[in-house]
Amino acid sequence: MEDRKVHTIAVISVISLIIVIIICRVSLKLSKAFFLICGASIAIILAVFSCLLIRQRYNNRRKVLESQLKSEGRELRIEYSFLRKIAGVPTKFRYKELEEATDDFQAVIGKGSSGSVFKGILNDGTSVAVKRINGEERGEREFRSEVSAIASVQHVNLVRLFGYCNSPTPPRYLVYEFIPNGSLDCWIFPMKQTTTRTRRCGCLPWNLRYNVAIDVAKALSYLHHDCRSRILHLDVKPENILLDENYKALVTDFGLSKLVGKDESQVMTTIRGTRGYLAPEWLLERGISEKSDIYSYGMVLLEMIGGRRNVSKVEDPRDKSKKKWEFFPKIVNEKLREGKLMEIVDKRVVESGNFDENEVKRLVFIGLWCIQEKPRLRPSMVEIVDMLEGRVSVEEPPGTRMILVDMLADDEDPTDHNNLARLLTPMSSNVDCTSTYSLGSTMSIFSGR
Ligand SMILES: Nc1ncnc2c1ncn2[C@@H]1O[C@H](COP(=O)(O)OP(=O)(O)OP(=O)(O)O)[C@@H](O)[C@H]1O
Repeated sequence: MEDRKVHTIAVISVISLIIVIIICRVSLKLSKAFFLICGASIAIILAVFSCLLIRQRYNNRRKVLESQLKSEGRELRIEYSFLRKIAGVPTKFRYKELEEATDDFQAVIGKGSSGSVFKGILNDGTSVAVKRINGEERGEREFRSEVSAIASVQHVNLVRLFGYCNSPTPPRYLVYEFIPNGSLDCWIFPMKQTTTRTRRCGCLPWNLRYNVAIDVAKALSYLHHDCRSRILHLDVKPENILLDENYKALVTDFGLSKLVGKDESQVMTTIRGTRGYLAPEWLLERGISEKSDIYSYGMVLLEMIGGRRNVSKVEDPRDKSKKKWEFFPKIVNEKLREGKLMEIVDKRVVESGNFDENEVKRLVFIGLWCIQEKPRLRPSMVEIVDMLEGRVSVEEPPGTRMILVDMLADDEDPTDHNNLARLLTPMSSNVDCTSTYSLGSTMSIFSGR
């Protein structure tokens, strides 16, 4: 385009020069003035030519530089995103990017107590799960430091956190890798007839349940023992264990996790987490440690074996109009003592016939060791991995009082806060605990599911 312009101007200039020379030749003959006009015209045309040539060169050069910069910029961006992926540095996403990735937050894949989770696809085609956190709980700086600490832990059985989107006011967003088979609860608990199926689910066969137990134990063992600072997850439950396309388990949701110095044996923190998985020492405000995660893990093991929730409300056989709490670990304990352990295995697994009685027994033993009321009796995650993989034998666990049963024995409505306070107070005296409960701090035990 530019070339053609220069060409046209040159042609026009030469033609005008010829016309001027002809006119001058006719009117001025070969006088001095004729030669002067000819000279001036040639000089003007040469000047115009030179200007055009210089401009054209300058434009061409600029274009080359621009395209070079563009491709270098693109390469740098690709390089940067590649480096970020290997280094595990969390990306700060713009809200607009997340809005586009999730198609304006259309596809909800799950809901938790702190917000909803949406499926999305990033510009480079990566599938992500975007968690929208509504609460005011954490300040911006705390949120950032937590995100960077979590993003730096890497293990094959931990869900990767790609990044976050932060603003001074909620909601804030966490961007995780998308795990296609959803959470474990959908694969071990039978779905209610009334529940609309928006997520993939089914009955997980025994061998995969056993593998899940190993995967989760390895993830927690890494967090407890192999990170720079010890990380307590503090919300281990089936909803926070995701299954990939090969049913490999990945632990997620570090929203409640706590970083603990290697030399700290116990930490005090406000009660968070989910009913049914909280260790007694947490409920009793005696300080928590990695053994609190082990308690929750044991609870998950028992739920995987039984295919049912540990804490559930069932019809009272004495009065069918009433409902009463049932604590599955207590039933497991009784069946073990009666020598009828296979009766507690998920009926669907039993019907399939594909399960190993020795593995069931081992898993039950480990589960019951994990939920011992005294934290020091619970095994460490390293020991659990060894037991699961058969390197260490597991002894029969001692009976445990299961003080949680005391809490659940009453026919209480867990959403009734007055009843809740009453429910907790006698338990404190039961277990000879001097600490008192503040209703505010115990509320979250009963939030969640
Ligand atoms: N990375 C992910 N890939 C696929 N599905 C996910 C992912 N993260 C979460 N989900 C789905 O979203 C659901 C809700 O997750 P979320 O972490 O918000 O809540 P929760 O763990 O169930 O509850 P809470 O936050 O109260 O502990 C999960 O149970 C799971 O089914």
